[in-house]
Amino acid sequence: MRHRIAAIALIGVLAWLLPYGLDSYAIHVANVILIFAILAIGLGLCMGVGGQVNLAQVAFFGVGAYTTAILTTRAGLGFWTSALLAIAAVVAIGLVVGTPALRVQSHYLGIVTLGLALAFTNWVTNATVSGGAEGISGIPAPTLPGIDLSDEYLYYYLELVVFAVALGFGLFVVRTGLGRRMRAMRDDALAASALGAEVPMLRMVAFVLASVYGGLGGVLYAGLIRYVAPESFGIANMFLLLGMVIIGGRQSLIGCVAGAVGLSLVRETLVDHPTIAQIGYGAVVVLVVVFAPTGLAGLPARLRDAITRRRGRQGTAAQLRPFQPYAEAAPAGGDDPVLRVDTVSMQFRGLKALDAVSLTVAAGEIRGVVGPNGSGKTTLFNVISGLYRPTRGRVEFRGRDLTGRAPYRMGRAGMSRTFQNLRLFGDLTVEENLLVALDRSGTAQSWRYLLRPISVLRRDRELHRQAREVLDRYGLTEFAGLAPTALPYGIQRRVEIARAVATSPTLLLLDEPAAGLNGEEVRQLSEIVRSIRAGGITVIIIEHNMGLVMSLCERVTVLAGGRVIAEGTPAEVAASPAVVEAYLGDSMSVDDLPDLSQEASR
Ligand SMILES: Nc1ncnc2c1ncn2[C@@H]1O[C@H](COP(=O)(O)OP(=O)(O)OP(=O)(O)O)[C@@H](O)[C@H]1O
Repeated sequence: MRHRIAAIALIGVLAWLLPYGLDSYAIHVANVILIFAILAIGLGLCMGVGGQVNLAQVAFFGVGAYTTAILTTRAGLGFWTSALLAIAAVVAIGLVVGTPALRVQSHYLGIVTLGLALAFTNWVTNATVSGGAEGISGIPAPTLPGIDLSDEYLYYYLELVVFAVALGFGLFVVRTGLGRRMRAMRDDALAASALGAEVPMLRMVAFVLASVYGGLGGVLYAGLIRYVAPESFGIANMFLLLGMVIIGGRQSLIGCVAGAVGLSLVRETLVDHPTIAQIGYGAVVVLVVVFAPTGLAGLPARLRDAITRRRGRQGTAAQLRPFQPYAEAAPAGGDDPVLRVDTVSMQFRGLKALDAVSLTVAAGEIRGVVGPNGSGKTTLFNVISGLYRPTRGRVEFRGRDLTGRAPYRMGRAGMSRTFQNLRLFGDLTVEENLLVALDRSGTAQSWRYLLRPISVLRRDRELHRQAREVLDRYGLTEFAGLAPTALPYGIQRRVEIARAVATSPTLLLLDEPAAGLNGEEVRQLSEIVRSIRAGGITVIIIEHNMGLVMSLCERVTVLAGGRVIAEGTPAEVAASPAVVEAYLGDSMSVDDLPDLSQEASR
């Protein structure tokens, strides 16, 4: 920490002293670089941190610059008033550009945002108010009492302060709850949503952040150059900006800044050879995407990961500790059923995956859901947790009809789940995976980042304390700082359960939690699930491991061909002719049958 503060102080002093060593042309270049660095941070937040492809950053830049130009020259407003209105305008545009992200993602989103950026350049080239192709000149220099900001040396200090605040704020977002949820969304939107992260809102936040940084860059640009024209906000600059972020490292804001500085300097060097420069940027971007997808800033982390993985293969020093049981608590939800699934059907084109399935789960129960492969068990979980809207029927959770609500709403209502094929956030550490689950603050509370940063920091410290408790309880403390994907499968399964329980749910859905576990791990799993229930959480568990189901569950629901064919105690279900027949029809599971009756009679 002390080293870090010393390094930041040193960089600050060097940046402050920089103008003393620069001639008037070089200081102009430095001023332009700072603007590009601010734009790159915004793009990094949206694309790198939030995973939202945004090819409209240059349009945000343009809206900021043009609004300032129009308001100062045409409406006669002061520079700072115009600047504030420009930021407001660009946030409004950010919300518009972000709206398609609610429906489309990845390259489709790229095409839509690029289309909107092109529409912007088209408009400014043709509109009278924006001065057409000639643009707008005569923008007044901003004024500050006693400081002549038309002097580029002094303007540098204005930009430096704005840049430092912008970078500091960006890092603050990335390293606390909001940024963690954005990174989780980038990694796996579905898993983030199941943990209660409001994905649609987070996508909008990503675009609003990008637009604010774009707007700031635009305002500073208008004040620096005092002339705006369409070509500054065109496609060539968008790709330059994209190159900066990709080469520097889109997931690291410092990387984005380094990319902006590096590529701007290269551009200056190659200013007389624009064609070579364009081909060069393209080639470098392709090379980086192929060989170092996390950019230059990501290289140290990749190296560290590779070493950890290697050590993991040879056996890391980190050890799994025993699980510490929860204190007993009355089941949340009272006497009423926690979950009521009422005649739910789910049709996929010609296939009826669920056919009028009904089940009621009482508070404090551990319910087993079994059935041959393809009988609809996971589909049932997907319907209950809001991933699918059922074709027919109702899902009532704690007395409220929540049929077809978005997964994050289910998550926030008190439902949590694990996935058959593990969906841990691979780019987050084990501790960060837990922190995403522990953080129940709504995205609508993001204004706190601006107005109450100290309370955000305090809350984050409290979340870290809770995360350490969860790590300790699940015996995972020594894995806290590791990437979950580097861990043995059994430990990953335990992390996923710890993460699901960290949301403090009323109902926990476990989808084949014993898959891939060895005998001892299954025994530990059984102990953990029992303790979770004793701690007051109702559990529904899908399992193929009949031993586990029979020993753990009070009641079992059996599905076959999307229908409930039996329900009752393990002994009743095992004795049901319909169940025997269903399992005989499933060649994979015939061997389970002797097991089934033996386990049930224990
Ligand atoms: N999104 C989807 N689109 C089309 N068909 C689907 C979809 N999801 C599931 N299905 C189909 O629905 C049926 C039930 O699948 P589901 O995954 O729910 O079964 P399961 O009982 O969980 O099986 P397993 O034990 O193998 O995990 C299968 O035939 C499957 O192919």
